[in-house]
Amino acid sequence: MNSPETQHLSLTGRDAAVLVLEDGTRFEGESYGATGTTFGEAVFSTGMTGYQETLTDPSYYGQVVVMTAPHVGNTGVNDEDEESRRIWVSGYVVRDPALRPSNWRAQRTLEDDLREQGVVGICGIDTRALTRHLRERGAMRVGIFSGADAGSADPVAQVQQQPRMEGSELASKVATPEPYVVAAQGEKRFTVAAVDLGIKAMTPELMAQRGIEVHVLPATSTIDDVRAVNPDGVFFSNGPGDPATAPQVELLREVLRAGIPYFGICFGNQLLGRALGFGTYKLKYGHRGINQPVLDRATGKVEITAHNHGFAVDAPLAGETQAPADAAFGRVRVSHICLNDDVVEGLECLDIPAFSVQYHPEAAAGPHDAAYLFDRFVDLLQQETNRTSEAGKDH
Ligand SMILES: NC(=O)CC[C@H](N)C(=O)O
Repeated sequence: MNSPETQHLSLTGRDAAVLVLEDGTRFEGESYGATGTTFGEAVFSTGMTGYQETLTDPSYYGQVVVMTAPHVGNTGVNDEDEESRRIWVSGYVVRDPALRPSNWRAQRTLEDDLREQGVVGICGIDTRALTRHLRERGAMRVGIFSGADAGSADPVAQVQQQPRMEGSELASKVATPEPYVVAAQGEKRFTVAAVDLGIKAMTPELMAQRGIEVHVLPATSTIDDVRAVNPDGVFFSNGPGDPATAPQVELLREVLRAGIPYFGICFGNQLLGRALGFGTYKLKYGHRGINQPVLDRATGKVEITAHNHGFAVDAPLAGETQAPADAAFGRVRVSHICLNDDVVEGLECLDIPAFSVQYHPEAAAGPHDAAYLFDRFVDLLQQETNRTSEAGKDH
């Protein structure tokens, strides 16, 4: 129940809620989803559709997602569009929640899921003003306090006590504790060890559709665990947190030294960058949405792509570079860049079979312009298989 100080006049009968940023900025609104207190890094997503895929993407762990689309929840939620077994965002911020979903696939309302899973949100605030603030000042820590907590003492200090995204190791908190296998569809052509750093269901699905048997392995896997599945290739997934904290970089170096073909998405791109010896850095406010233009520098084609990243690889854009970490890794080039800000969106090794992208070819809510990258991975696996069987014949 609301205490008299937090009494909030609401036409919708919702409890009061307040959103407080670490710089002291406050937005007063109404409770959405679960009621209580939550903290995280405030980030904004510009996707007009695909909220269910966003909410269930483990890469959003530790983040409070502000939707720039003003009206959210219109199509409800269903059992098919989940990217993982639960909602991972720490908090959810929307301008105007749909009062009633209307879609033939809807099984529940979005708010029911948020409530059931204890996700604290806020609605009825000016999300455009909040987004502009984050764009000017950068992503920052935030708290949402609702219901009885709306009058919480010293909320700014509480927000400032929370850990920052920079320096946070979060992949181990979302990855599967046990390995599992996603069977190839149709004839099995290849086996891939996919290291789960926060994998989305659509990734093994798109590999399985191409005849790949996917062994999804925990984030703590060693090179022996990887070798145990006798893979034709290794994949590192997307995932939350700061890539500078990821211990899996060492595992990746061993994979690269062994010459096993590698494909990485998002976190998996940042870890390839780090394994090769480049740095990663935090973007001011990141890329999150489903309409980001990316240039494939080899073909000159522009793809409209889905993004969700707050960090990026710091690699030279011009020409080819010798991998700084190890001469054995050979030459690398930046294969893709974001046309909005020239951020590195893909890496390609020229002397070892490895490549990765910072964006999401598996994007379940679309667009699907980048799905060809899964075919490129299959081609790499095939080339490597041909090469080793040719080499075998020489002996
Ligand atoms: N989707 C991802 O894999 C995100 C990678 C990393 N956590 C980032 O924010 O940049």
